[in-house]
Order: sequence, then C-alpha cells, then structure tokens
Amino acid sequence: MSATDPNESPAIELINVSRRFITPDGKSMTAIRDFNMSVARGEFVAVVGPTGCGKSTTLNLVTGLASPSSGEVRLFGGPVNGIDPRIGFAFQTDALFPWRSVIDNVVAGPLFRGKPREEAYARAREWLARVHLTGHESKYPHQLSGGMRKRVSLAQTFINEPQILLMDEPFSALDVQTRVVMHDVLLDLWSEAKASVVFVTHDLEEAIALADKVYVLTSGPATVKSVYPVHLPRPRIVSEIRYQEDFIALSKTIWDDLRDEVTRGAARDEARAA
Ligand SMILES: Nc1ncnc2c1ncn2[C@@H]1O[C@H](COP(=O)(O)OP(=O)(O)OP(=O)(O)O)[C@@H](O)[C@H]1O
Repeated sequence: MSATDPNESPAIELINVSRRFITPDGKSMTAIRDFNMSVARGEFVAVVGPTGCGKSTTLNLVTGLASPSSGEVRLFGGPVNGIDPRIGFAFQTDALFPWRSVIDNVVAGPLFRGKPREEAYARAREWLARVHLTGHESKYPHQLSGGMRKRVSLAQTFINEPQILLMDEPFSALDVQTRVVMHDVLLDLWSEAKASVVFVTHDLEEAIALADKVYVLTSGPATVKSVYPVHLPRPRIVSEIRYQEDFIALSKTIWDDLRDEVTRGAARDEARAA
C-alpha cells in the first residue's frame, strides 16, 4: 500500500503547524511554532510541558476549534473540517448535566445521534457496568464522589465509540488515590476501544504510566522538544508500575529534559510580570 493510502495514514498528524494569536494590545503572539506530531491508530500519546506553553491550543487544532496559521493538521489522512464526530473529549471539569440521572447523562450522546431508545439505554447500562457503576444508574451527579463522576464522564465519552480521544488534564482535580484508580479504568476502556488518544497533563508520572509515547514541549512557543517511547509492557497496573526500576529511570530521564523548560517558562513568566 502507498504511504498516502487513507487506510494506512496516522489518526492524527500535525505537520509544521504554527498558531499565532493577536493579543488584546494588538501584538502578534506565537503559541505554537513548527509543531510536528503523529499519532498512530490505537496509539496513546501523552503531552507534557510547562504551564501555558500551548498544550490546549494543540488539542484545539485537532478538534477544528482553532485553525493553524500555517502548516497542516490531518485526521486519518484527510483535512480537519469543523467538529468531527469521530472525536471524543475529556476535560478537567466533567460535562455532566446536573439535572439528569447518571444513566440519562450516559445515554444523551447515543440518543442525540439517533440511536433507538431501548438500544441506547441497554448500551448505557453496559458502559456503566464497565466503569463499575451498576446500581448507581438513577442517582444524580451531586450524589456522587469525584471519582464516580469521572467514571460517568468516561462512560459518557466511550459510549460514542470515538476513534480519537482528546484528554486535557482529565484527572487533575482528583485526589491521588482516586487518580490511580481512574488510570486503570481508562487503560482498560482504551485497550478495548482501540481509540487513538492525546492526553495532556502536567504530571509526568501519569504520562509515563499511561502512554506509548511521551511528547515533551518547549516552554513556549510550543515546539516538540523530544519524544520518548515508553516500552513498559501492557496491560499495566498503574498503582504498581510506578515502583518499577525502568519506570523510575525513564521518569528521571524525561524530568531532566522537562525541568529545563519548566525553569525557562517560570523565568519568562516572572520577567513578564515585572
Ligand atoms: N484565543 C486566544 N487568544 C490569545 N491568546 C491565546 C488564546 N488561546 C491561547 N492563547 C495563549 O497561547 C498560549 C498557550 O495557551 P494554552 O492554553 O494552549 O497553554 P497550555 O499549555 O494548555 O496551558 P496550561 O498548562 O496552563 O493549561 C498562552 O500564552 C495563552 O495565553
């Protein structure tokens, strides 16, 4: 097959992408410069970088919410044309409707997409079972813990069978123990769904525990500083993996690289504030 066969192309490609913004005082500001990234089908990519470097802007380019000022973004070999139904999202704050029960939240996507009611509810029950929430279907979001809400949120996302999943610090508001549980739930769902994931995080250990590849970004404008493949075997148990020697060694290597950017970003922020 040729390299341009759409069945063979990566799920996501950013090719020499730059994105500029006009600041409120009328100056041009470059958030992303000459950015290259390729996410294979079914691959889990984590993106780490200093605060404000351009991670969320990168995700916005993939969703079509932002367009590149130059360069090209491709999904499965084709151009990005507005909001793509093949993409699912997970953000720091979940998108649960407070006035709907757990199951009515999960069923919302399939009903919106025209699935018959009975089938949609049966699927929603299946997904709630996969995130260990059987028996909680008729509760309301305010009656759930943070971790339970996140699990509803994941069921709500995965039920739509996204081929691409964009996650922007989805677990950063959770306590440490709940986060680790969520990591295992996510890896379990992902390994079955075979979606391509871009997972943005400030937490390097989270990035290594979950991903096939870790992208380290520069302190802004964001470019790719380095890409580290993670060769830890799967299936992974996140609560255990972080004590393994090769995990610790890789954390140290990537942190040595990332630390320079974090220091540079902090110095720049201080200079701007002065
Ligand atoms: N719509 C916009 N207009 C102007 N500037 C913007 C816009 N969106 C983002 N920026 C700027 O682009 C830069 C990158 O922002 P972005 O939110 O992508 O960073 P980030 O790495 O996700 O940040 P954080 O780590 O704090 O979540 C920032 O300086 C931000 O102020």
